[in-house]
Amino acid sequence: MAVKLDGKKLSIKLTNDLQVETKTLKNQGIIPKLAVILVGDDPASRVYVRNKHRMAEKIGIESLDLRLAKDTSEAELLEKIALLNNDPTINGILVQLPLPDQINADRITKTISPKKDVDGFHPYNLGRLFVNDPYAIPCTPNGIMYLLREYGISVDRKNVVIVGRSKIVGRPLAALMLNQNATVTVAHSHTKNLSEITRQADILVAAVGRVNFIQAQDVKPGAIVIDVGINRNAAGKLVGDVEQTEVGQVAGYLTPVPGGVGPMTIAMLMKQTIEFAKWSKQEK
Ligand SMILES: Nc1nc(=O)c2c([nH]1)NC[C@@H]1CN(c3ccc(C(=O)N[C@@H](CCC(=O)O)C(=O)O)cc3)C=[N+]21
Repeated sequence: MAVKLDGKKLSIKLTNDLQVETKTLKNQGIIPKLAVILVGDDPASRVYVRNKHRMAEKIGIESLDLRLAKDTSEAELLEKIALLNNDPTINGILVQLPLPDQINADRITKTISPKKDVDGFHPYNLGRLFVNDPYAIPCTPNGIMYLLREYGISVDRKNVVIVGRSKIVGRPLAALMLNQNATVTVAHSHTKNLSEITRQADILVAAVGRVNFIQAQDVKPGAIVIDVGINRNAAGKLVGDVEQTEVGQVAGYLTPVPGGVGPMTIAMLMKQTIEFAKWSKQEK
């Protein structure tokens, strides 16, 4: 049976540490503040945004809850972001994805100041990560690295296979792994003989968004398997990209869904907001 990589448990520990840190900062007159913008009323997004506000409150981060109608124009959203960029009390800005069709997400991402880009999605921040001089790091990849480190798993000299090449998970995770001396393969929908490749992985990361995409025959015995998927199955249950039951028999370590990568993502978001608050003071 695979050892569970318990993101839920680790995120609680981290959250407690962050809570202590915000108390110290408060004594120095620093109160970290995060602005979260939700456009529209997608039910899943509302749940995620609510969780972010709850976690912020628990830690002692102020959060600004900005809700915009689903027919908001791109110009209106850009204007909102400009105001937040120029507001010195705001340390972090997050625009919840996905956005409605009339809004170009790349243009929004590029408008958020890189110094307030808590998601780490701005091309400036992705570029700095790519050249191994990171500023803000995308939360999901950062959470995965944190989880591995905390379980004493080094990626140095490991064969890492990442399935998925998204801007927010696959690509930045590949950079983080490479920066720590892993040998990285990024596989995707055009990859030939995918199962042959995934079976070479010492560390296998599934970030494709498809239920049961990785099965036991795709996994080397003893491998470390990271399930980044957040899908609903036919019964409406939250499931990842990995067929957990059988893979759990083959793998050495496995992240559950829920309770694996998801809670680490939120914890990293909070950590980044606090760092931004500290950095903004240091520059003054
Ligand atoms: N600008 C932006 N930044 C994001 O970071 C971002 C986003 N947009 N859009 C949507 C995705 C998704 N995402 C999740 C974060 C935590 C959980 C999480 O905590 N999941 C829990 C379970 C939650 C549940 O039960 O639904 C878990 O896996 O245990 C899930 C999904 C952040 N995203």
